[in-house]
Amino acid sequence: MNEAASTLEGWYALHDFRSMNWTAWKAADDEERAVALDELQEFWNDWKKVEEASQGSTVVYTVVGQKADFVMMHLRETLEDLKAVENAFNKTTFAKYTTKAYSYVSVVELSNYLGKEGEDPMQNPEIIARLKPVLPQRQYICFYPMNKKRELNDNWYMLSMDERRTMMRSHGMIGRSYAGKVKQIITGSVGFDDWEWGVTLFADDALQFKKLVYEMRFDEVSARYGEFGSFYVGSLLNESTLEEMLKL
Ligand code: VOV
Repeated sequence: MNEAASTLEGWYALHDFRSMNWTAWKAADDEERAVALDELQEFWNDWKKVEEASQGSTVVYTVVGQKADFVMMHLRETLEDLKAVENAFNKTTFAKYTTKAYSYVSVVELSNYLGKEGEDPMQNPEIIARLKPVLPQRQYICFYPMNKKRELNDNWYMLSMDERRTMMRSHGMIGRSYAGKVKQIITGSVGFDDWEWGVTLFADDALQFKKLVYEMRFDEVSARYGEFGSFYVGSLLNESTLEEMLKL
């Protein structure tokens, strides 16, 4: 039997994609819109408090194209905390001007493919920071879910640990050449959602997503074993850029 990679898990993740119901937003009067925005502001402040208390992290980005209008990415300590933040948003006045577009549930994951022998990873502050990260406020986000293939000739799960480690090393080397340009957060979703991993990338230059993902397509682990879902790309929203987006 082949050996499963051991994994470390950190915060749970919810990518909550919403579309604007522009017809309803435009039909609301100024006061209704102001109430909705005030509540949203309060909600945003609550997220900041969670981050300050190191109990999670949240970022909000637009989504370009018709798949959604914006995404809230939440990291929290438990699935219950994620559900609570999702419910809290749904109860806001602002939520009634939005529709649900897509969601993805996963947990921040690190595998031991490239870990150091004999080291207890949970004693390493760098590892802890990667498992419970403050989400970066880079200008752009790219999210997509993916699987590793389980086909007769190309079955990732039938490979030996050594074969997988060799390929992951090559993957890591490509990734590292984007250090400073692209920050990745890999979340595992086996048993949680429809794909095996969520890939969330952050960059200040959106073209770096294209370059990185393209380069990885030639690397064996992606070329042979990668299967990909829909891609979502957009730019950072803060309270003022969100207001700008909603201004009529
Ligand atoms: C910014 C770039 C970047 C960097 C530095 C990087 C490095 C690394 C390392 C060192 C490791 C292994 C240890 C760990 O940390 O878990 C991984 C792990 C993983 N990766 Fe990665 N990856 C990147 C980027 C990166 C991208 C763009 C993708 C999507 C692939 C593509 O073709 O579109 C990806 C996927 C993954 C996945 C699904 C896993 C888990 C695989 C598993 O079987 O467990 N990843 N990744």
